[in-house]
Amino acid sequence: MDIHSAITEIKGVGSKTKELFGKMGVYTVGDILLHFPRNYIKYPAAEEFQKAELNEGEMMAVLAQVQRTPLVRNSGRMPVTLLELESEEKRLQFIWYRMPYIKNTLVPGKWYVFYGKITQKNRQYAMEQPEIYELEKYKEKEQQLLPVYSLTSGISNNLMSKTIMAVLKSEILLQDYLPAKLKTEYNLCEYNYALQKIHFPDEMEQLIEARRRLVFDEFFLFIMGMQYQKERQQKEKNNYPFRDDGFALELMKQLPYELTGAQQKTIAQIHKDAVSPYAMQRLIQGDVGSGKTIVAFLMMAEASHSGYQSAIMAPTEVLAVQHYATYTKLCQQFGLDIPVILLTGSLKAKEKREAYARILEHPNAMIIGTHALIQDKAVYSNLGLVITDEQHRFGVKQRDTFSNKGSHPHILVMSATPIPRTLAIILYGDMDISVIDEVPAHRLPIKNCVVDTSYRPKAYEFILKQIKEGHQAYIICPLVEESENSEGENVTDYSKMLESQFPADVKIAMLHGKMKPEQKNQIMEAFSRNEIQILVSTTVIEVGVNVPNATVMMIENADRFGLAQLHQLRGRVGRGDAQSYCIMINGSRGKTAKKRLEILNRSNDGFYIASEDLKLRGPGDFFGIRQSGDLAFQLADIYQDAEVLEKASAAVGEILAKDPDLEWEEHHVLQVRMQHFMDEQIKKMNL
Ligand SMILES: Nc1ncnc2c1ncn2[C@@H]1O[C@H](COP(=O)(O)OP(=O)(O)OP(=O)(O)O)[C@@H](O)[C@H]1O
Repeated sequence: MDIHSAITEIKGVGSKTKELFGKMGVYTVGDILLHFPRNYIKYPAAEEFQKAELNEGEMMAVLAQVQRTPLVRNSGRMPVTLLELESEEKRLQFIWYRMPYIKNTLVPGKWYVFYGKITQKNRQYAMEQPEIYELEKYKEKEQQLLPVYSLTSGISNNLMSKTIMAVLKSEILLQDYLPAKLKTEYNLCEYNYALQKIHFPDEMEQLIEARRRLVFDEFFLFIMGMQYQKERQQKEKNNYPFRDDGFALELMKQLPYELTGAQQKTIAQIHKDAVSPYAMQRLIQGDVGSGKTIVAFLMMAEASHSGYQSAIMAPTEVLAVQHYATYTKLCQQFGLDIPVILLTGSLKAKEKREAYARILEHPNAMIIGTHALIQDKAVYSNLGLVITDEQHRFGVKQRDTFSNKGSHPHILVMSATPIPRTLAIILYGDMDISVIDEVPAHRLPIKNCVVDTSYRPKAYEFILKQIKEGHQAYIICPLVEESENSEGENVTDYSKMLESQFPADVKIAMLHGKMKPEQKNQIMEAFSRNEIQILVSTTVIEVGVNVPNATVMMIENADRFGLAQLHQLRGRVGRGDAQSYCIMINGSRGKTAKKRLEILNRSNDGFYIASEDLKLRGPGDFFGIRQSGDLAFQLADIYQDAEVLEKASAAVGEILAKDPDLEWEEHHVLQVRMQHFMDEQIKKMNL
């Protein structure tokens, strides 16, 4: 028997059990070894029945002397075995279904330990299907950590444990694929030892040690796989080489402002990718307002200049329309004769047909849209560059669908979610990463304050003053309309209420997700032309909206939003030259809410806020779909095990730096194991 053997080779596993294991994805001996417990229980110390206090719902081990032979009754066709214990003040009944042989197992006069859950049956304490032990045997178990597995109907925890125990006892040794030196350096136990102890630890320390090794392995293999694959993926031929004649540099000179050093560096990196022999796969991380749009525009202009189509997919209609307006204006400013095409879901049928036709017709067009860009009807000609905006809102699969619209086009992913580097490697390890970590120099940092609701009149006064100076304001409420289930301000009532607070010439409008796209766009356009001075909105404006003339962001019920989200909202102001302000209204009296908002109050730095948010909420919430869907680690948790993650990442770096193709003799097993791991990951992603 080895790890590839069918599960039926294990003693006691017949064809019926094999089928049941199959339901859990367990087919081979190796599979069952890697079916790790989901929890552990400790068998409690046995308590003598006379002295024991019985608590409903508790798992107990009751030590008692059996007085008489148990009774077997027939309930319908089912034999039910009953045994009763009695003391002066309590009674306990043991019940076994379909196990009439118990009657002969229990010898009157002997002591036994009965282990199970205390329940109430007919107003009397009972224990159903308790396990039975002789006292000495139970003593061996007492206080031991026992594995609890995920199961399927027909496979008991006991059967699962026994089967795994049988494999571990047969001593098939799995080859440890980590080089010995690395294990010493990172203080990791042996692989076989870890497998033994993750299933059957004698004590807590062993479990921790085993888990640490296996978590390390999960991270290590994942990162190594990503990096290894990346090396190969980059070798995908560049089918759309950009012209290398300094076109973007020329355009840059004509901009009314100078690009920041970080923007220039990023543009240079993208350009270098696009003229290299290989197709680009790059992630651009930039904090809110760091100027990602102009970078995207310049690269799309370069694509057109080189004779290719490019497309950018925005997460919302509002944003797509805004990009379309920006791009059209920029093309005019630069005197570029490039077709700019908008394709969104809300276009009328005729407009859509026209857009499809124009996309086919113009092999150098810039195409801007939403999810509509990846639908079957959108057929491109010569698509050389694909940009997805705000990656965390799209799944990896959509990105793939998009890039399959061309023949290995260059891929750029824009993200405004600043994340720590180790996490970026995990989430985007298959891409190169550029970071725009600088905001335009002349910009004044946003002034923040966290206040309670009594501050509102002052806030309105302040907003009016700003409006008189020619500026505009956003007010964010968490709800669209009054709701029975949820407390908090709503945009509908709030905007009505505001009208009584401001002079009639201050135009107030509302914006929320339940409005028709067309209506939303009209309001956003009016706001960007300063025909509306106060926009009362839900978080629909959170992503990417750019109206540099707005200088006040007031957030009602700020305590109800995540830090990363608040940072995004605040990023809607401070985008121009004027001083901007963020007023966070804390509707909660709780200490935690105050602590969280204080983080934003003292910092405008997205990276800092993101890492604090991560600490408070965990990465599951933070990354949304990407985290929950694609990276199914069995044991590892990227937040809890952040320290191991960092070590694993360092270890991968160390090995690949010396042996990038894993060709060394000592890395052979590792290479095989990693390949296997990646195949499994791909299978999981395609499920
Ligand atoms: N180097 C620069 N100097 C001055 N202004 C700039 C510079 N780069 C961009 N801007 C301006 O800054 C504003 C914000 O830029 P942009 O919309 O590209 O931000 P972003 O990175 O997409 O941010 P967000 O993620 O918040 O949408 C825009 O009005 C843009 O014209």
